[in-house]
Amino acid sequence: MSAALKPSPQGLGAPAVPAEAAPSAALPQLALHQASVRFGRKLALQQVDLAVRGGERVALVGANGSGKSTLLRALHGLVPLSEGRREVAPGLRLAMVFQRPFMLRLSARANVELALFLAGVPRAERRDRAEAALKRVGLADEARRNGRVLSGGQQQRLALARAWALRPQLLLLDEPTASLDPTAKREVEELIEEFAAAGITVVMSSHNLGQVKRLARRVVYLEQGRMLCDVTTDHFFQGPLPREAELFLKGELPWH
Ligand SMILES: Nc1ncnc2c1ncn2[C@@H]1O[C@H](COP(=O)(O)OP(=O)(O)OP(=O)(O)O)[C@@H](O)[C@H]1O
Repeated sequence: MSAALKPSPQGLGAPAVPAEAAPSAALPQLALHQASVRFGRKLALQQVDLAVRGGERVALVGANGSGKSTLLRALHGLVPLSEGRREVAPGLRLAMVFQRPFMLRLSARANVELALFLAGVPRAERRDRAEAALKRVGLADEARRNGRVLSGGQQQRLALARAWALRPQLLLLDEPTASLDPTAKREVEELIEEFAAAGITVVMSSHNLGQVKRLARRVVYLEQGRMLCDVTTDHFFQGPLPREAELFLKGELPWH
C-alpha cells in the first residue's frame, strides 16, 4: 500500500531514522513503515522502517540474499508489500538503475528516448534530453551505437543516462558497479558522486565497502530481510554495531 507523504503525527512524524543519521528535519521523500515483502514462503523483507530525506546518500549493505534488492524494489513500489505501507512525497520523480540494466536492441540514444517516452516526456523534448544525458555520462560519441553491444561499463553509464534523463529527485541504484573493471567502476562512482553533489538523493546497494565509504553518508545494514542498523557511515565503520553487523564487517575486511 502506498500513500502521499503528509506531515502527520502518526505516520512520518515518528522518526524512522535514528537522530544521528538524520541530516535534517525535512519531511522524507520516501518512506517504508513496518514493510514486509513475501515471495511464497520466503519473507525477503521483515518489518522495515526506513525514511529517506532529500539529499541523503544511503547505502544498503548486507550479505547475498539479505534483502537489499528487495528493499530497493519496495522503495520504488515495484513489489507489493505483504505488510506495512509505503509513503511517497507528492510528485516525487524517482528513477532506478538495476543490477543488470536491460538494454533494447536499439541505439544508445533510442534507449534513453524510450525511457523518456514511457515517462510521458513530449516528443519534441526527447532527443535533446537524451543527447544531453548521453553527454553527461560521457557517451555522446556512442549515441548511435547499439546499446547491447556497448561494454559493461558503458552499458552501466547508459543506464545512468537513462535514469538521469528523467531528472529524478531520488535515484535508486542496485549494485551499480557490480562486475565492472576498476576503471569503469571509478567512472560510474564519479557519476554517482556528481549526481549526489547536484542534490539528487541516492539510495544504493553495494557489496563494495570502500565504495560505501566513499559515496554514502548513511548505512543501512540488512540481515535476512531485517534492518539491523541504520547509522552514519562513520559510525558504521568505527562501531559499535550489533554483533551480526560486526561479524559481517570482519568477514569483509579485505576491502581495507
Ligand atoms: N522474485 C523472487 N522470487 C522468490 N524469491 C525471491 C525473489 N526475489 C528475491 N527473492 C529472495 O528474497 C531474498 C532476498 O533477495 P534479494 O535479491 O533482495 O537479496 P540481496 O541482498 O539483494 O542479494 P544479492 O546481494 O545477492 O543481490 C533471497 O532469499 C532471494 O532468493
